[in-house]
Amino acid sequence: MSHNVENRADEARVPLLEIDKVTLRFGGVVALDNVNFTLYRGEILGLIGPNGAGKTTCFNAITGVYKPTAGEVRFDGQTVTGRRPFEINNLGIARTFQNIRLFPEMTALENVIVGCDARHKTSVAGTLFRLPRIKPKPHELPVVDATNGMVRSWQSLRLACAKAFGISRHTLEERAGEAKAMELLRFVGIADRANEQARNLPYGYQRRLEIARALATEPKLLCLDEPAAGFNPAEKEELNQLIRRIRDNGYSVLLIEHDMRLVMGVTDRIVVLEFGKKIAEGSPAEVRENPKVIAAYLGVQEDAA
Ligand SMILES: Nc1ncnc2c1ncn2[C@@H]1O[C@H](COP(=O)(O)OP(=O)(O)OP(=O)(O)O)[C@@H](O)[C@H]1O
Repeated sequence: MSHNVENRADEARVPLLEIDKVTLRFGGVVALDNVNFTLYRGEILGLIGPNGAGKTTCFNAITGVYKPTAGEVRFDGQTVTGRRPFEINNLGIARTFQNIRLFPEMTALENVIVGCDARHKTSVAGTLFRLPRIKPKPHELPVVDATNGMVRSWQSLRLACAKAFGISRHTLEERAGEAKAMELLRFVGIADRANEQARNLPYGYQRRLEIARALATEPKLLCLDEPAAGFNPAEKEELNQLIRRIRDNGYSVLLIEHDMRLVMGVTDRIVVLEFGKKIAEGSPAEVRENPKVIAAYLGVQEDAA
């Protein structure tokens, strides 16, 4: 029994993201100053600090938006410093933004399908010519379910063609992408408005849609930048549950969030930045009691911190 517990503790300590002596300067501003921390696989790690502490800059250094002036970012054992954002996304890091960035004219489902498309393997030529064709598995065959005679005949013809000539890999990927996107909308709790344009969705739905789209790229690490901004207490509680479910489904999470109640309630560990420097790291209870952290937030209301 104790052996198992030890094993689990060891597993929990496999590094996934390593921020190694990272410094990032903007002219005279040192946004990150020799910052070190590690996120372990399966962990929900909070990144907090007063306004301007360097949290978003840290996300940008991790996701390839900015290249650190010095130091290294490693992900899953590989150096990612200097790689471009899409390469880093391909390695398994996805993010959401402080200011929601959806495709407003597309439906919720289409926004997530875009994320799924990033994982498609078909080449442009393959897409245009619908080649190569693959013998479909029984569950991939077109359904014949119409009662209208004309439509039923058309469905039967499609089924016969799929059986005789196969289905293009592109079509199969499209269908799988749509099914996966729908599943993700269900997972974040907004499937009831899958076919509405993103810009018409309520704010809370848009925030959750961003999370679904990020998950569609099949990341190992999900970076959430202030996901609870503008949420009421009930929505924050739902978000807390969602972040836990995301972790329970095998993802690791890096969370920037100003709402202390949410951060303290959902994270396993917290890293605290102030003026670009790491001033504390530990469990929520440790961080809450840390005099440096208390001083950093002194005089600043929790919600506005
Ligand atoms: N592109 C940039 N050019 C110049 N300075 C920048 C740039 N981006 C960030 N900074 C500066 O770097 C510092 C850290 O900013 P950053 O946005 O990372 O802080 P933050 O902790 O995310 O703050 P907030 O909680 O307000 O979002 C600030 O002094 C900011 O003005």
